[in-house]
Amino acid sequence: MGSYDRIIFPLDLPTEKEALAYATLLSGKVGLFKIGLELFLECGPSIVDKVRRAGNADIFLDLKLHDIPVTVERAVARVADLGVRFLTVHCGESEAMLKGAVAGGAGKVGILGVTVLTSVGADDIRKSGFLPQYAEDMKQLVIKRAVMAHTCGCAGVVCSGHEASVIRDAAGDGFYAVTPGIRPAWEGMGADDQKRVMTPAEAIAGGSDYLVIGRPIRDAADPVAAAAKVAEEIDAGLAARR
Ligand SMILES: O=C(O)c1cc(=O)[nH]c(=O)n1[C@@H]1O[C@H](COP(=O)(O)O)[C@@H](O)[C@H]1O
Repeated sequence: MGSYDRIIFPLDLPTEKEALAYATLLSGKVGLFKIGLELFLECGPSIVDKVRRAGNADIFLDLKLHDIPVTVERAVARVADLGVRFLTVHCGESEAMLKGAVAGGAGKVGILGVTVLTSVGADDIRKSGFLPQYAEDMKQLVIKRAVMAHTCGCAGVVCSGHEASVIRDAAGDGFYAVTPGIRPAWEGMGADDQKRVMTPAEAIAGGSDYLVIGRPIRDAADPVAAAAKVAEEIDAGLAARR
């Protein structure tokens, strides 16, 4: 897999026109395009094929499902024939839900379990009823959820760069660690609403397989040049792994 292939660009945009313009611009410069709720709700499922054609790349559908097992299974079955490479489901509390998602996908879509959002920090965990040990060491919570996802047959998980190496140790190669919350040191944008952040080189060196990078590319003066710089950092991160 080349360094560009590891970049997932989220089309966090409000209209089909803008999304297809970015997909065309970044075609060949990133590995996958992510379609999230904003674009999916605006355009409907037909946007998947339009982005795939404009960007000439695989699609990651980020719907972050979380419901009772049968409801998730039936929803994923509606996605299975869209031809997307990955779909997100929250790991949540239930193995049965994750198993339902995998069953609904019928081997046609890789289910990624979202462990703990990169916008969540120790304070959020403390306030939301988890045992204090999970606020002190969020890795423990992320690992539990990653192991659940692995056991249930998910293709991988979404996690921050801080947890990728422990997930790699626990689940081994072939189970994807997909990492958002990426902020290159050179872009000078700050973390925005992200709390568990890393640079592209750090995340890849730590074992992330794919990086989800939105605003640092989307809002750059030259998005193509920003993607190229990220790819250079990915190469540096891969070299540091060896
Ligand atoms: O599932 C995701 O893609 C996701 C999970 C997560 O824990 N954190 C996270 O930021 N994301 C997504 O990754 C993208 C990050 O965008 P930027 O912060 O602009 O790079 C957004 O599309 C988020 O919805």
